[in-house]
Amino acid sequence: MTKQKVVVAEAKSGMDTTVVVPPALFTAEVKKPPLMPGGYITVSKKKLLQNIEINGGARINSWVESMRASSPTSHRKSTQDQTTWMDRHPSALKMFDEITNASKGKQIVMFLDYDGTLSPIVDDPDRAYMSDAMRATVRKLAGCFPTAIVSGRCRDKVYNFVKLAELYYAGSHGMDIRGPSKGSKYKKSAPSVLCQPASEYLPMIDEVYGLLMEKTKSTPGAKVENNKFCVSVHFRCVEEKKWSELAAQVRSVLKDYPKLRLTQGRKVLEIRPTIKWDKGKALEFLLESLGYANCTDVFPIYIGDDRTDEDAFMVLRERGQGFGILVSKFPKDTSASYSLQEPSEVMDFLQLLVDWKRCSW
Ligand SMILES: O=P(O)(O)OC[C@H]1O[C@H](O[C@H]2O[C@H](CO)[C@@H](O)[C@H](O)[C@H]2O)[C@H](O)[C@@H](O)[C@@H]1O
Repeated sequence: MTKQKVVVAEAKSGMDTTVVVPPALFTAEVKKPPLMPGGYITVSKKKLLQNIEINGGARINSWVESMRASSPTSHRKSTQDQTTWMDRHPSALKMFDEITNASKGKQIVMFLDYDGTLSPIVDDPDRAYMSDAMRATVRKLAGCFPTAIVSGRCRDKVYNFVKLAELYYAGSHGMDIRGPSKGSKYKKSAPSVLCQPASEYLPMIDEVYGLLMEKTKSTPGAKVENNKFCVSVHFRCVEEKKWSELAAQVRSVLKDYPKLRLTQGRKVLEIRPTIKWDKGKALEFLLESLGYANCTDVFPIYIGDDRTDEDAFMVLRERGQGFGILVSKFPKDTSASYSLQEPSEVMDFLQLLVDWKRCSW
């Protein structure tokens, strides 16, 4: 297989690192978009590991290495690293005035990831509830700005957690987009499916879901979730010594499906179509649907905690509009400009936005 040399910026040291990657791994184009306030570009080797090669040369070891990279112990950094990272990605709460000043005269559009952003991460994906207080805050937010939930989960499932009909929902990592089903200031017509770019993959995803359920049932703690246009294989509750076994099981299924690719989130392997569609594309699609495709006076804010949210952060940098906020307690490579530590801080930030908007009416 032909190898390709890519020079990427190393976030921690500021030095350039040369990484040799097979083209199959390198599905994301590495670009350096303009700098945003408070941020800097941090595309690294880890970004490249986001897409894990299914066929060809990648060994199970590299899968497990990537699985470990999403484990909290690997985020432990020195206080110095933490301080440097916070200088580069300051708290969106502390920088609230700077953020709202930058948005003056522009239409804010809100994009919110679900797991780890609106709801705390828990062991059981079926019990990842958001609090009533968070729901009330998001409801008020949607009364002030067009608001979309962008999730890796199946759209119906994320809707059942959020339960707010006035929002846009982009499920399956943006591959299933639907407008508000009830009175939103921004959309009054009947609900409609706006975009399902991977519909032809439905039978294949169902088939792979069944095979993965069967194959992984011998691994204690593994959980397979059907997210309609993609499948999640959770390893949060799998003992680390069993991770390579699980990786081998997943690979043994996926090797027969060249039209599917594997990405990774927080203790989860995500299987999805190879189409060039992700949360970044969903963000662009939604801006277009809202009539802001070529506007200079739009200010999108995307809040997310996961590697899959990086596609959306990157789109904002490339557009030079709005900014991304990464939800994380630990320094992580990111294209987001600002940070928030956890969902409770997300709620505080959203409430500040609501109060600010109401004061300016
Ligand atoms: O894009 P998101 O809304 O963040 O969805 C990404 C995945 O989220 C869920 O898994 C994550 O949250 C679970 C509940 O807290 C946690 O147990 C798991 O370890 C996390 O990866 C969801 O279950 C997945 O299907 C989504 O792909």
